Amino acid sequence: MTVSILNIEQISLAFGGVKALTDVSFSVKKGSVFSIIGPNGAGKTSMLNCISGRYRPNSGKIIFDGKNVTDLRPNDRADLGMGRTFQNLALFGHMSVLDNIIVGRHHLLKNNWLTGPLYWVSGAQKEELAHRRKVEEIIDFLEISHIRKSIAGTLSYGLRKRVELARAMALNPKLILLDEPMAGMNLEEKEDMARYILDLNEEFGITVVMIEHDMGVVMDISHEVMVLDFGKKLICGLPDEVMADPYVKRAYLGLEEEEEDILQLEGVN
Ligand SMILES: Nc1ncnc2c1ncn2[C@@H]1O[C@H](COP(=O)(O)OP(=O)(O)OP(=O)(O)O)[C@@H](O)[C@H]1O
Repeated sequence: MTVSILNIEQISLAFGGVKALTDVSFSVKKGSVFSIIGPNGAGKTSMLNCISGRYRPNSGKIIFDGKNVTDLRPNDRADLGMGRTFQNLALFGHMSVLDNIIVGRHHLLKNNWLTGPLYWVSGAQKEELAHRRKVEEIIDFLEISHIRKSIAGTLSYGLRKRVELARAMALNPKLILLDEPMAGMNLEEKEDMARYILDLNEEFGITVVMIEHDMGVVMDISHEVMVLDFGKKLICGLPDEVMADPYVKRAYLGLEEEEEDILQLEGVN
């Protein structure tokens, strides 16, 4: 039996009169890559924000790893193993790549400015070493060793996105929420990012919930895909099933128009 790591139960969210989400339910299997697609304004980011705790839904429940997290703050959800990246980059531009990743581990540190001095003599050095090792593992995994000392704000967009992923991974998440991880990337950067997402899923066992507009990537790397439309769940299933849906074909692939064009051309000939 496959276990769900995330259960979304009848989530609704409105901003004033705008219904961003209406009665959306789905579940995400542990260890899977789950993508959310849909046109602009369909409610994808709102859904991700409800999951991460940034938005509080008007109704519905969010169960993460068996716990009801609906009323928990984002930090508490992070403590339970929920990591995320943002649609717009949210790195500290003036800090080095290494420091940006270390910030991601901050919530895992036992010693802080208050307990730090006392703790230092005993366990802190060991803890520090363990953290450094984990950070190095992530740096190696994402192949960003050559830029570890670079100031994040000076890097190319593709590399900054990769550093953001590194920071989210530093949290040791069970689940990672990725908001358009390939937006603004060229083909090569997209291919790299797709490989990293697959590898972090397969090698680290991290479950991925991702919003992405690039249908090629979505269909290539997702185990399941959900389509949102005007804040409602339209369809959720295996990539092939979703691809076969007439709405998806029309909205994303333009297949029917293409077929019509071919028919018209044949008519002309
Ligand atoms: N903070 C907010 N305040 C007011 N309205 C919002 C807010 N966030 C989202 N909305 C509205 O909720 C609806 C869903 O928006 P959302 O950003 O979730 O869609 P989306 O599918 O992520 O779109 P996109 O692909 O353009 O990012 C839209 O009508 C949007 O204008």
